[in-house]
Amino acid sequence: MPLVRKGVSRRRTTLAQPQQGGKQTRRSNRGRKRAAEGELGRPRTRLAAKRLKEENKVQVGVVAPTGGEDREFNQQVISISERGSDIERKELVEVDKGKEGGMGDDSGGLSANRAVGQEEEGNTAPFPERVHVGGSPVYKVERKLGKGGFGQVFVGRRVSGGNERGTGSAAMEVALKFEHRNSKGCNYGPPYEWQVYNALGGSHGVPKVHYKGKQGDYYVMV
Ligand SMILES: Nc1ncnc2c1ncn2[C@@H]1O[C@H](COP(=O)(O)OP(=O)(O)OP(=O)(O)O)[C@@H](O)[C@H]1O
Repeated sequence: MPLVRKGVSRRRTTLAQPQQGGKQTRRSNRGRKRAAEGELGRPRTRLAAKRLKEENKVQVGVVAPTGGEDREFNQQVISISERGSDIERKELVEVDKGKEGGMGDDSGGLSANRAVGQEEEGNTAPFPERVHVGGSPVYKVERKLGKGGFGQVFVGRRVSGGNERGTGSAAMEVALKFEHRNSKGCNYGPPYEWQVYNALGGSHGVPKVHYKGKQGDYYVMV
């Protein structure tokens, strides 16, 4: 009899062991998962994500946008509250519409990020279709390359003479910079930039000015 009991007891032990082992493995897996979540700083399961969301202390949300579409800046109220405390503050922030939307135009130049109002004020004069300044060849004014704080730059294509291999002042394609005579850069006559290009033009990274002069309402650099 005692032997039989021993046997039964031994068998029970043998059957119970894998079950217990299985549970332990599952528990330790869960533990490992939690540890990994902590290390990586991001939830690995939906439940963990939910738990993390509940545990989040600070919530930031846009409450209501104000301000018209045609304004230079959009105002937004940002609500910042702390869970577990009564602290809640609302901050009025101004979002620069230009920065929000990326480039101010499709020029690709960084100066195009500037607000349009900063550009040559009061300038409504149309750009000439052809340019001929300071003894230059005649150039046809083509697509716009970009705009800066004072002027706008277009591609100029030589109308007559020259060939595709021409470089420098003989180039078939040039950049034409127009600056309106009423521009704030022309308060005292031709743009001050002209003097700068005279001194630095052609150095590494600085365009060389081949011709310059006034045509109609514009100071033009080729
Ligand atoms: N020689 C050039 N070749 C090609 N693109 C040009 C040339 N010069 C100017 N551009 C383009 O036109 C844009 C306006 O040039 P612009 O010289 O008017 O202004 P800026 O130098 O960018 O700024 P700022 O108004 O402060 O001088 C430039 O950002 C660039 O995209």
